Amino acid sequence: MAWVFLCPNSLTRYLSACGCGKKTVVTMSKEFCKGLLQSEELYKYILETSVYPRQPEALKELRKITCNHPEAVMATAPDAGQLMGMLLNLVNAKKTIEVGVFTGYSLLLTALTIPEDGKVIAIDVDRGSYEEVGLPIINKAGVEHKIDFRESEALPVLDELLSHKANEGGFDFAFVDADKENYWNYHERLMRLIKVGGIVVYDNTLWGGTVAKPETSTSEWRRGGRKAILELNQKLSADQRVQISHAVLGDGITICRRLY
Ligand SMILES: C[S@@+](CC[C@H](N)C(=O)[O-])C[C@H]1O[C@@H](n2cnc3c(N)ncnc32)[C@H](O)[C@@H]1O
Repeated sequence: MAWVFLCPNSLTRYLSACGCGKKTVVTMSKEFCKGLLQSEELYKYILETSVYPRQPEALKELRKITCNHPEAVMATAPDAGQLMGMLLNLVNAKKTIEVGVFTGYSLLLTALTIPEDGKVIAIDVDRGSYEEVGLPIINKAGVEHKIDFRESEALPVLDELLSHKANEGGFDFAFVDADKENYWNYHERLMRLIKVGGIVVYDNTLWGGTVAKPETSTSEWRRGGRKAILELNQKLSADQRVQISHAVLGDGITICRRLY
């Protein structure tokens, strides 16, 4: 989940539909209007100078339609998506995993980036937004054949994949953008599914900047996610299996490269 500058309609409302199942409408604080940067203008500058001009048409269309969705703010931020595309290319990703699809911004980006015979296993507990919003655009872009969508809780799907020995180290890349409380559980499984040298990216690892603020100054509805992200960040920092980079893009992403 990340605030996306493109959606002025969503400016005054922020939905905590971050994957926990609760959908609480709250007033969005100013910090979300500019990502995590110093100013709104600076974020706008980055998007308009470096991101939008290079964004594929299909992604632009999906972003535009997603803006009308009441939970539009959940879509992966375009600047974070741009880096994700580069990482996919850098590891020549062919087989990938996506945890948390929503309307499919990061999924479409992945499907557009991997080769014709590539495959992304995309997992979401609810296929509604994907089917209604994302799928028609994905079909139009001609990349649906690369997507293996699984409507399910993510943990059982990852465990099922791990029940086949051939899947161990069988994936090049994973993107995790779902229920924060399970990120570490996903990490433990992905450390077996992703090959050595492969990459796992976690979204929302700065959690609206609340990770560096006292709990008391964090809105109640964000506290559970904050706690989970704080724990995750500590564990990733100590995890010798991965090289990490904590990047200030979107709502914060942590890039992990499996070392052994
Ligand atoms: C922040 S959105 C994903 C946004 C997406 N990456 C994009 O670019 O549009 C989180 C998604 O995770 C899904 N989700 C939440 N908990 C989940 C779980 N335990 N297993 C699988 N999917 C889950 C939600 O249904 C929601 O669609």
